[in-house]
Amino acid sequence: MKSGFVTIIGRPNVGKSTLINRIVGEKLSITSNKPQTTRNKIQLIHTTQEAQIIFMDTPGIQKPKNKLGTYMLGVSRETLGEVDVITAMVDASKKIGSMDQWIFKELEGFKDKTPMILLINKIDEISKPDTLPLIDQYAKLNLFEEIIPISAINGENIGEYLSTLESFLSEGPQYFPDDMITDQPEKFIVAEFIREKALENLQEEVPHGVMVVVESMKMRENKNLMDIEATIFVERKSHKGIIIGKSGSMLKKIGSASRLDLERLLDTKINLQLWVKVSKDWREKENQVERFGYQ
Ligand SMILES: Nc1nc2c(ncn2[C@@H]2O[C@H](COP(=O)(O)OP(=O)(O)OP(=O)(O)O)[C@@H](O)[C@H]2O)c(=O)[nH]1
Repeated sequence: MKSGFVTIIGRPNVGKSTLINRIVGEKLSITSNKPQTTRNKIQLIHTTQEAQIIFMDTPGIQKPKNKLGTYMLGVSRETLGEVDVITAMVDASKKIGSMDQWIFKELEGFKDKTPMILLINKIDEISKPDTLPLIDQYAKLNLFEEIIPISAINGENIGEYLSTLESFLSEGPQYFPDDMITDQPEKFIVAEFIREKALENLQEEVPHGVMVVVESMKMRENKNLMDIEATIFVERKSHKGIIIGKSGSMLKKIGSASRLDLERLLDTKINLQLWVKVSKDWREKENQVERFGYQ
């Protein structure tokens, strides 16, 4: 059997989570149309008869703006140094941007050390004849062993991507059992689901300072019912009001949307209790960053 670690990097919104979801066939990584929703080193495990591919998340390759940003960049660089294959992703419908340039510069350091694949995503948004010139353009960078145009949303060429990945992996142990698709603790995944619902419902009102911590998950004895308690942390007092909404309407909305998703994920009825707390400027505080589990 072949096995190895892989990471996918690309600017926010390029489609990394969509691809991971597509590969795993299950909604574990979260997607949203707002940038920077991926902050943890989530592992997704893809096992076939021939290979086991473990996907590591790079939380934020970008110029850091605060302590959390610096921390995330550190984690990402560390991940890049650990993996067997690096996958970079760009958006076919967008020009090469400064973020892409920044990523390519980061990747220069791994040239001739780690094989690199470039995925040109969202080819469903451009016309067929435009694909080849695009590939040529990226080939000129001289960074990538393979360049594959894909559509993460409709699955185009994802099989080809997986077999290319496999071809770069060496014989190795099967690290995880066949049916295991993530090593993240359940609580973390549940928290990510709730955060996704919060971001979906809040529009632009509350920027990215929303964090969810799951305090407890308990199955009731002899009943197909689980009690989950979670706290939504926000950075400002005013944000707390927005999340709670008029007579609690927003919190209710977030709660019931989360509950439905979680019931499907955990295959049980759920009683979800949500609290909202202000943790001022948590992104700026190193100890808070640790407390929220970024390590
Ligand atoms: N048309 C099209 N849209 C796509 C494709 N893949 C992803 N998208 C959309 O692009 C947006 C961003 O996708 P995500 O998968 O959340 O992007 P991401 O790179 O994980 O973003 P972050 O988590 O913010 O880093 C979503 O609205 C997706 O539906 C694709 O192949 N075609």
